[in-house]
Amino acid sequence: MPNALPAAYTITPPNRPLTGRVSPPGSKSITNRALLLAALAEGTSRLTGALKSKDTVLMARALREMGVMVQEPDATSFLVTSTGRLQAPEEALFLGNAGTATRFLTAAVATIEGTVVVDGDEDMRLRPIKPLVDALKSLGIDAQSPTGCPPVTLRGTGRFGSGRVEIDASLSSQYVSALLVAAPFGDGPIEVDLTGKDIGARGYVDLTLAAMRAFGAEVESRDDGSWLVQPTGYQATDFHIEPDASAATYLWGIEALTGGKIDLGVPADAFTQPDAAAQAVIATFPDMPGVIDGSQMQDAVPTIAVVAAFSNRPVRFVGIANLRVKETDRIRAVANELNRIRPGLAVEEGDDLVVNADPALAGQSRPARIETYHDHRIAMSFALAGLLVKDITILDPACTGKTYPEYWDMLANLGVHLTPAA
Ligand SMILES: O=C(O)C1=C[C@@H](OP(=O)(O)O)[C@@H](O)[C@H](O)C1
Ligand SMILES: C=C(OP(=O)(O)O)C(=O)O
Repeated sequence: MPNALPAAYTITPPNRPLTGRVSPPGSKSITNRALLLAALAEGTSRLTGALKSKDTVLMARALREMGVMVQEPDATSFLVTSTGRLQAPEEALFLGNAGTATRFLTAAVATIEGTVVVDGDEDMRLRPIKPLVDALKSLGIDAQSPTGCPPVTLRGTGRFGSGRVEIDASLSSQYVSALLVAAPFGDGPIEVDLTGKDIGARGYVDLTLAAMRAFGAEVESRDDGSWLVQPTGYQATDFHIEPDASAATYLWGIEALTGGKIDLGVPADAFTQPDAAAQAVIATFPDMPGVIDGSQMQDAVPTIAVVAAFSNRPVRFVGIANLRVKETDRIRAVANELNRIRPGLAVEEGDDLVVNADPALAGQSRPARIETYHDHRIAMSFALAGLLVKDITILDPACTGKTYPEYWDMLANLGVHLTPAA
């Protein structure tokens, strides 16, 4: 992990195509699935290609607090040894603003006999979890979240229930993934059904199914919104984690905006994560489509929106309502910060975001101190604007540590000059 970062970085546009080789870090989504699945499997699992960042460190720490041995033989591996059951931790689990860790553990700790409190930081305490808590209750589990957001208190009997459970996943697909991961601990088969067909990025549920099967689960997709999970528990295994597709979006953005070429060591079509779909969209720059549906590549929307600010025509982002319940309200944050660069550059229309592209911005000086709202993706995507516009300052650059601690080193290694600022 890098040393302490300054309060802000001012970016000097490189005025040339950026080229080089950059290996994105391991996938956050897959690392946090694999860590938990390994903790729920009896024996030792070796996870390679893993991400070591704030979100995965928080997951690993929580698992250790529940009696799992998590060793770190090198910078990208975890060795996880478990009895296959989690033990009640002595204190509340603190999961920062890691949505994956918070949602996945809320269901997983329901398999413990004893009381567990799942909590996060002030931002996580604003992110809804009620649909998941309601689903757990319907399985007979004593789960309480007075605010509908963390903290959640679970008083488990060691049994996870069985039968059919309905879940409303319109705010987050993570609720479905959380139920599916815990379901092999059912007293019998568990059927997870969506209450509507509405779900954010379905591709994340597919990631969950693939990881569960790798750890020996038997899970069948029945139609668009129904899954049947057998009560098999999990088996330890060795598991390789692919690079992070959301991290890759910044590299694709750098290529598009500077006309450069970055070798990621992996082609876009080799990723199994939903955000890989952003590559084809970013590659249309500077003639981007007038309407972009962000519903199946949500974490890539801030990246694409910043790229779109330099495109030849306005771009409307649709299908992004649940960006309002991410690390921050990303629709508002992206609009605010684009408007800080040039008033009128973006507008919120209901839950759509319209980016009024202005290719003439490239090369201008537009002194702007970009607020990042504790949100790694706002910091990383607005750094791209600083590659073309002079005098862009990104506040709290350390917030990229949530998923990409080496982000600023990566930019510096590509030759981008970053000046520490107050
Ligand atoms: O399952 C996952 O790994 C994730 C699902 C998505 O969240 P939602 O399902 O809450 O939209 C995504 O935004 C998040 O970064 C990771
Ligand atoms: C939404 C995100 O994270 P999470 O929900 O896992 O906190 C993200 O990484 O963009």
